[in-house]
Amino acid sequence: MSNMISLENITFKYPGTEKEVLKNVSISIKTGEWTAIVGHNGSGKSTLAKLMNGLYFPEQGSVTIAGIGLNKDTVWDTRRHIGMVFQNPDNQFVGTTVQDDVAFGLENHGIPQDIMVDRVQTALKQVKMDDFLQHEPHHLSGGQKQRVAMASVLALRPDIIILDEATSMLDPAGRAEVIELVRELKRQEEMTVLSITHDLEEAAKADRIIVMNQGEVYREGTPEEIFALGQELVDLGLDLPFPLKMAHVLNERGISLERKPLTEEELVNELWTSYLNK
Ligand SMILES: Nc1ncnc2c1ncn2[C@@H]1O[C@H](COP(=O)(O)OP(=O)(O)OP(=O)(O)O)[C@@H](O)[C@H]1O
Repeated sequence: MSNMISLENITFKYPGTEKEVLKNVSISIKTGEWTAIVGHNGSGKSTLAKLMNGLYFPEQGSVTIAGIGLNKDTVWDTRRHIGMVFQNPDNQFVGTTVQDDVAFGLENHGIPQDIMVDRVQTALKQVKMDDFLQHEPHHLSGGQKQRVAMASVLALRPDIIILDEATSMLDPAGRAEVIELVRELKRQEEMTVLSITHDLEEAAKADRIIVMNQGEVYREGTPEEIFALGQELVDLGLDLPFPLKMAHVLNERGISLERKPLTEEELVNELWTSYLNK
């Protein structure tokens, strides 16, 4: 698999400041992979997304998106490969109906009317919001709003979706909706997904996790490898997924599970097979 995103030896300070907010960071993200970047507040996660999207350029190191070296001359080319979904769904709407909203980005890209209609419908079908074409975005639930925001991004057919804390304002049901959608999109479309998140339960669903700490890559690995760090993650200011915390409490009370569960489903299975079923 080739790399869709590659950051090499990035060191970065915001203009006019002295603090190095990223220190010699190298990250490679493979085509079709779902990577979660986690880390405490201020560890540099959103800054990484801003550098990938060419909002800032690093003074040292290089960023390559879909094989294109990112610089001031190529920024519009590289941006065509990336769709961004942000934290607050309400800040992302421009249209008065769901349909208009998804069409807006396409209009901006000069997509002809007949292709546009088809793309809007396909994208809303992908996120299972095709029954809401004429609805006003502001009257939707949080999870539905984020799904429409994702349809607006998908309609532009990017290779990469970056979710920057996209589930953090949602209730558990909305969060689950969005995560399930990401999983489905990845499966059907071979999309490369990068989710920047505080939520380790969301990160547990990714193929790979990168842990950032104070502007540096602290560790990267599969969810199993990362969660095996246990207390180290807590010391970095991260909150372990509920099923792991539950397993820990059960262990203290003499109920030890054979495998560490990362999802509620795994926790239930683990309890069933390694304890209740004995
Ligand atoms: N526009 C800016 N100008 C100056 N410093 C900034 C700016 N944006 C962020 N920073 C600083 O850069 C560092 C990294 O911030 P960043 O937003 O990338 O962290 P983060 O891990 O995404 O945090 P959070 O989870 O709170 O969003 C922090 O020290 C922050 O104060």
